Amino acid sequence: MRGIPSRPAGSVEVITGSMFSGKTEELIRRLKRALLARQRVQAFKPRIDTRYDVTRIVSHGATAIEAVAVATSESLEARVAEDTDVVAIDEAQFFDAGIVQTCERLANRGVRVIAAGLDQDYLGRPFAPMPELMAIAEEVTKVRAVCAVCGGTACRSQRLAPEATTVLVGGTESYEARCRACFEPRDVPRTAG
Ligand SMILES: Nc1ncnc2c1ncn2[C@@H]1O[C@H](COP(=O)(O)OP(=O)(O)O)[C@@H](O)[C@H]1O
Ligand SMILES: Cc1cn([C@H]2C[C@H](O)[C@@H](COP(=O)(O)O)O2)c(=O)[nH]c1=O
Ligand SMILES: [Zn+2]
Repeated sequence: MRGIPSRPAGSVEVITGSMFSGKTEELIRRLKRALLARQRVQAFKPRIDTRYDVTRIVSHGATAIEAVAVATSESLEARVAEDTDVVAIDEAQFFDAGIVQTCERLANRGVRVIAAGLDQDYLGRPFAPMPELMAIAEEVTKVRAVCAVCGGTACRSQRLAPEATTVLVGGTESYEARCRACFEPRDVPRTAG
């Protein structure tokens, strides 16, 4: 028979939804509570996302927490200290596929992993590696924004910029939150007139 584990079990929590839905704010809220509980926390973000700050995770509402920018899941995992209790990952959709196994390994060794990221891209397609992360997570929280067109509950990210690449880092100049009915999945925005 197996004995009682000496360390609490780790877990994976995913916070997901469209842009502006409060994913980063929720991530920061959970981290602040962990810090209040005197847990050892490490926060990471992908190096690609330097929109607001290089060394902090910053929400659209300007709340922020210290973070390390890393280029790959391998580099993230290598930086997690032996005694870390909580690992936070923002913009998880920008990481390589290895982030899923990284989260698994960290959780298996007792770490509470909290990953926030987009569930869908600008065309409404699942944004890898988020579907796999959601599949292995103990807990998935979907958060919602306010539709910029009708004021309803938004679940999609409408791209306003003409670029047709999946990755296009940006904020309100390039995207707005929209509900299913107001969302228009298209690569090139309609011209006026
Ligand atoms: N359409 C919108 N719906 C909801 N919040 C919005 C919207 N546009 C701007 N915001 C702001 O964005 C904040 C959420 O930012 P953030 O946590 O960074 O979201 P996410 O990480 O999901 O993009 C809200 O508290 C609000 O201040
Ligand atoms: C829909 C979509 C978004 N992005 C980018 C735009 C932003 O830089 C991030 C999302 O940030 P947020 O904290 O969730 O607001 O992702 C992208 O590259 N491709 C897309 O299809
Ligand atoms: Zn709408």
